[in-house]
Amino acid sequence: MKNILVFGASGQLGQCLKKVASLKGITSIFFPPESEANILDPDLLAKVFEQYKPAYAINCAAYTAVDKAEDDIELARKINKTGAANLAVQCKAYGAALVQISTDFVFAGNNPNPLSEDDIAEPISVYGLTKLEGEQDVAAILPQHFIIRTSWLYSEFANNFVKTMLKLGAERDELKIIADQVGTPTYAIDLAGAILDIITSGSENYGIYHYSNEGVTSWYDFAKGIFDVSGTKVNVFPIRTSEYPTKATRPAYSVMDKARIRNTFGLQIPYWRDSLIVCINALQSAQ
Ligand SMILES: NC(=O)C1=CN([C@@H]2O[C@H](COP(=O)(O)OP(=O)(O)OC[C@H]3O[C@@H](n4cnc5c(N)ncnc54)[C@H](OP(=O)(O)O)[C@@H]3O)[C@@H](O)[C@H]2O)C=CC1
Ligand SMILES: Cc1cn([C@H]2C[C@H](O)[C@@H](COP(=O)(O)OP(=O)(O)O[C@H]3O[C@@H](C)C(=O)[C@@H](O)[C@H]3O)O2)c(=O)[nH]c1=O
Repeated sequence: MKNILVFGASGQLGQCLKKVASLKGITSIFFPPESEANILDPDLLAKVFEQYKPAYAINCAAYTAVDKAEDDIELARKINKTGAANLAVQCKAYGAALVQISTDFVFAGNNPNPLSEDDIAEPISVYGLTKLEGEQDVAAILPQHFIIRTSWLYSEFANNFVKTMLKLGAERDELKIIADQVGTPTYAIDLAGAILDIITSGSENYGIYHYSNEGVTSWYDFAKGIFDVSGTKVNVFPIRTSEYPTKATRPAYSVMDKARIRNTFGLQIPYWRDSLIVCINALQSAQ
């Protein structure tokens, strides 16, 4: 098996890749820390590519603080665009393919139809814009790319909506959650499995792909699901986006059509609530 190099290894998806690679018995995968693999430092990147000579790089490194990015456009753009471009340049030099992770937030979300890879991306936030710029740079530099857009990632690792809800649910009697933003949660363990399956298949079907869990929900229904499955007693009230002001605007509808990734790689994608149960079991058995 050829070497795989993961960037952003200490983040949520990076940690999921580590767990899933170990479960699948993949040993030729490496997770250098940011001090040895900062995607903003081309010299450091050249060193780490020279050391591992990977056939694949997976870019999980990103600026993911959606509201903060509105006031921090320079750093968000550096990490999400320039960092991705730096990796593409190294991949080109070493003949490696790049798996670049992107987001449903590249879409405006004003059309209530499942989004295909060919739909026009018109981001409405700095985070979404800089992620789209990263996609475009990667595609322009390196034909051997898998750009995988995903949405609403959660897992037992790092910070995410599920962990926030479990924390708030334990602290408060009632919560108000937006019910008019619709999308699909993605268990980052499932995404990690899909990425590794694509790589180990040796497929050269490069391009843009959409991956989330199956089904459709709102943040409100997702929160209700989290409390149901975890047995948390808390009153949850649905609210409109206008009742929960945030610095960044989020897409109202960002359900993605996953036919391309399913058909190209023969993936079986779990339903979002089934994966939520797996994640909550993992969180509860770790307590
Ligand atoms: N989280 C979500 O809901 C979604 C995420 N995505 C995308 O999925 C991918 C993975 O996200 P996720 O794992 O959740 O994000 P995290 O924020 O958990 O992880 C991102 C990691 O990147 C690291 N990082 C930041 N800057 C650099 C750098 N210059 N060099 C190397 N590493 C760096 C961060 O380190 P530090 O913490 O030290 O800054 C962090 O560990 C990202 O591309 C994201 O845009 C897509 C849809 C939904
Ligand atoms: C905590 C909280 C959030 N919300 C809403 C705000 C927001 O619309 C929604 C989710 O909030 P969060 O801030 O957790 O999630 P957010 O950071 O917007 O999540 C996004 O992250 C980036 C990185 C992505 O790429 C996206 O796919 C998406 O996962 O829930 C409430 O309505 N009530 C609450 O008490």
